[in-house]
Amino acid sequence: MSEPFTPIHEVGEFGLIERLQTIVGDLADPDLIMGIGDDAAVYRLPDEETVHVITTDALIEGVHFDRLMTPMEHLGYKAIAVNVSDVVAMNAEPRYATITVGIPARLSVEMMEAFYRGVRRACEKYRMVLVGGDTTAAHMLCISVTVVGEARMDEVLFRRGARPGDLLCVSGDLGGAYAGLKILLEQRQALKEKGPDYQPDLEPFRYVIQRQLLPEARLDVIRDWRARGVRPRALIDVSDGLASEVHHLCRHSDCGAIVYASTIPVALETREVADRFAEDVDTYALFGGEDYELLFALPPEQLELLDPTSFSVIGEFLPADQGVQVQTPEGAIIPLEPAGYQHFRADNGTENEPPST
Ligand SMILES: Nc1ncnc2c1ncn2[C@@H]1O[C@H](COP(=O)(O)OP(=O)(O)OP(=O)(O)O)[C@@H](O)[C@H]1O
Ligand SMILES: Cc1ncc(C[n+]2csc(CCOP(=O)(O)O)c2C)c(N)n1
Ligand SMILES: [Mg+2]
Repeated sequence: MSEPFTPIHEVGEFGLIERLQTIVGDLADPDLIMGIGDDAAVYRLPDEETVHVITTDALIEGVHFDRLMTPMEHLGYKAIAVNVSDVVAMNAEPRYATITVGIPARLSVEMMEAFYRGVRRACEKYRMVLVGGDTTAAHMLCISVTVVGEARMDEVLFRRGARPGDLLCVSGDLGGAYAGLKILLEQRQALKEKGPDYQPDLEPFRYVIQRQLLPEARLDVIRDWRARGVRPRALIDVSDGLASEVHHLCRHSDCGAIVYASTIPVALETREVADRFAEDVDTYALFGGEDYELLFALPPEQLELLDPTSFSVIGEFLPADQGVQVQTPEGAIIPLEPAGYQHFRADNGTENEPPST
């Protein structure tokens, strides 16, 4: 009998993680509060009042970025920011980072120095320290960052905890990073077709390109909550796309939810890109990913504590039997697919087009 061979696209990223988790998931530790399953793991310190959170996230050439379109300094900044975002998604402050780089031969010392200038800028911005890493040769540029953060035991927030009646809220605006990616891919194609003398005018797309290449972790948002005494009941960051993250919150909280598509905050610049490609901007906002905004469950009585310009109410949590729904701008209520960016696809395509609403 030959060994079973299940292609990874058959189970997908989350299915694979579940299969692997069953092999190691029963390794127990009395100080562990959250293991595999949230934006970061959480463990108790001996003082019993403080917890540490720890998270790791990779950026791989050809999967997370295109070297042609990505300045090295931006890449260094993004590698730190996306990890800080997972720490922030536990309502914790980032403290220390390590970084592993797998470097192909065609990169120079100067390119890696530029990358590290970006790393440094992000560490300064988020007030954290780079304390180590590892360096190896690789066939493609591979970056993996680990960040340790800190929170008070009674302040840490999880994907679980939302209750029916809580408001579904999001910081900032959505769909911009996907719009930026669309423009960058379009310009890469134009460069290929028209040759190296082609001079693209990217000025009108500055905002969306920045959303893609230089995302910020919303540390400012959780600090503002602390200053105002706001305490959401559940929290996640938007890395794979709004729809996918709403499903995570609902599954972990044993809730359903409804998202009102017309209330999802979208920047004018993002709308203009969707128009340029004759595509539906709600699709960008629901399924685009990489916006690194915070999605949270807010008890309605806390609404008045927040600055109304700093977030949007985009839906409501419901009892679990209602499932996860979206009300389209035309008013129809339909199931919201948990679609978002998919790492493993049967067709092995490099483009990851979201479904249409
Ligand atoms: N190969 C793996 N082995 C063990 N745990 C894993 C592995 N891959 C992911 N996980 C864990 O699974 C959970 C979900 O991971 P996922 O990457 O979806 O979350 P995330 O870090 O918030 O997302 P993103 O990578 O988009 O930032 C996390 O707790 C993560 O640590
Ligand atoms: C060249 C190129 N192709 C595709 C994308 C889009 N993309 C890659 S990973 C990801 C989700 C988050 O990943 P993870 O869950 O691993 O953190 C998204 C939306 C990109 N940015 N660049
Ligand atoms: Mg996350």
